[in-house]
Amino acid sequence: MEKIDIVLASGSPRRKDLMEREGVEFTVRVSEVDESLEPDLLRQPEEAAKKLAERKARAVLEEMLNEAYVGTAMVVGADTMVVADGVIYGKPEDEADARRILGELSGRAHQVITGVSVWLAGAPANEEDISIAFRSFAETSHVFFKELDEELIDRYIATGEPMDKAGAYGVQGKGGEMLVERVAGDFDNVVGLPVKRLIAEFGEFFEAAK
Ligand SMILES: Cc1cn([C@H]2C[C@H](O)[C@@H](COP(=O)(O)OP(=O)(O)OP(=O)(O)O)O2)c(=O)[nH]c1=O
Repeated sequence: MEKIDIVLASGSPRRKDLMEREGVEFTVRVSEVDESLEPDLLRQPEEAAKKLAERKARAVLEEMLNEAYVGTAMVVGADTMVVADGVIYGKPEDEADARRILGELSGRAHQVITGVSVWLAGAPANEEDISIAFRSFAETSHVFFKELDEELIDRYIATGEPMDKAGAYGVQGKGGEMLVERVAGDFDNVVGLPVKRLIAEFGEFFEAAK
């Protein structure tokens, strides 16, 4: 197989760390996408997570092809969402929103769903022969929260952790243990990327990137 250029279509430092930890060689490229969801997708979180991951990867691939990229590329997009009783929680809008979300997650179990979308493109020098294929999957983990009182929520918000994270918390970061009782399923998936499954499903491409 030809050498493959792996591109992580994500601005998340956590996803970058997870890929690096597995020894993958890749570059990062981020493109703005519309993260709003059609009403029917709001009721299907796995589909929604896959859809947003697809948008992210596709937007980056399109930019590359517009810049006349030549080669074989694998573009990986991901989107992580927290879901409790069918309600999707994204990133908090502000501290008050973070306080509300953490209050709602207190003492309960929720799902963390990461949609992953992998786009493969073969772009030879003759640009008429570009081939594109993609495949997406969603991985679900379960997170059990402790009972959180207001004082603890305030202390947690003061760590600054919630603002850039789905569900207003980071299981891995400072203070994650203040909130989380246990995780069932893939821990990396909660952090933002089920990297072992990604590599297992696309092993030959990761090999070809070396
Ligand atoms: C639940 C949870 C989420 N997160 C993070 C993972 C993601 O970075 C973020 C969810 O937002 P996403 O929209 O999935 O990703 P992002 O905006 O950070 O990056 P990009 O769109 O460029 O790919 O929340 C944690 O770090 N720890 C956690 O425990």
